[in-house]
Amino acid sequence: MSDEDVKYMVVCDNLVKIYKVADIEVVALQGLDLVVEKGEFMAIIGNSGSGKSTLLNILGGLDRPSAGKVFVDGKDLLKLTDKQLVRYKRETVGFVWQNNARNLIPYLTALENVELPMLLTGRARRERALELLDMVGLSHRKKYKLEQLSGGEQQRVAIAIALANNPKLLLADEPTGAVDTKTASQILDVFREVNSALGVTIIIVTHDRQVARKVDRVVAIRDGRTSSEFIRKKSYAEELAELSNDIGTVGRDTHEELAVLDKVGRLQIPREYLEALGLIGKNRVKVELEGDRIVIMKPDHPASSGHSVKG
Ligand SMILES: Nc1ncnc2c1ncn2[C@@H]1O[C@H](COP(=O)(O)OP(=O)(O)OP(=O)(O)O)[C@@H](O)[C@H]1O
Repeated sequence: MSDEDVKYMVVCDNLVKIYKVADIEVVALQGLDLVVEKGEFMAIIGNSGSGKSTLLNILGGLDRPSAGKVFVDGKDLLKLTDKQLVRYKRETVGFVWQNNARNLIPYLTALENVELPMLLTGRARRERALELLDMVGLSHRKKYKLEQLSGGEQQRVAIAIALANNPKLLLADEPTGAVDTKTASQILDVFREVNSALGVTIIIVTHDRQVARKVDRVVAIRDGRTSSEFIRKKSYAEELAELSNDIGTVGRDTHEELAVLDKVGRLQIPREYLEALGLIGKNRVKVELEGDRIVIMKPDHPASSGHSVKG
């Protein structure tokens, strides 16, 4: 274990997950690298099938990787025994799912649902459960059951439940997938609030690029690898001063897009750029160093004046 593995909340290095179905192998993650700082509030985006849920399941200890390295809060997930993994799931991570039937037990009240995970660890329950419901703005709904709560309220309760055991890492799978834009915005505000109040690291997985504006960093996954990152240019507080309540889309105005360069110097060039230069389907490009730029051109380009990537 290196210092880096302990310093960060998440370190994935060349992570590979292969599913075997009958005789066919599906490579869901193919050498994914990811580092998440402690206390970060970030999102992972990618199209359907890009490997988002696979990554989330591995980080949550629900699935084991096939190869590579994955550390969460200094724990080497490949080395945990089944018993240690059960403890890891109970104490280190919390989950918020898109499907609320997976988050909440229908015949219990909101308060009882939040108390339930604490039963297992035997901690003082009532007071903390009330505190958490208050934090997500739902004290007034503590006696309501699942069917009496709106979709947005159910998600808030789900956040409180996920926080019940004081996890270091909160994982959310499409938490705004089933609600309208305004409710989605409010749910993301709750995540931000718990991130700053409790310092819990939050990773939201989504295919919704609209989520991006509310988080500080977005990592895009393509074909089981990280492809690019969007990093907030201004602080969220500065932006709030300028923004309406609309969550908008991730854009060049709020986030800077960076392509990911892996350890051996490989770069994933955004598909739009490849399309613009007619490079889709080509397996070679011309690469030249031009002052402080690396210029990428069609193989048959006559001059060194193609589209460029800052070096
Ligand atoms: N249990 C499994 N058995 C076989 N193949 C699987 C399994 N789970 C995922 N896959 C495959 O792995 C790849 C990545 O799937 P994954 O669910 O991680 O993608 P995703 O980005 O979360 O997609 P979505 O947004 O649609 O949920 C897909 O090709 C998928 O078919």
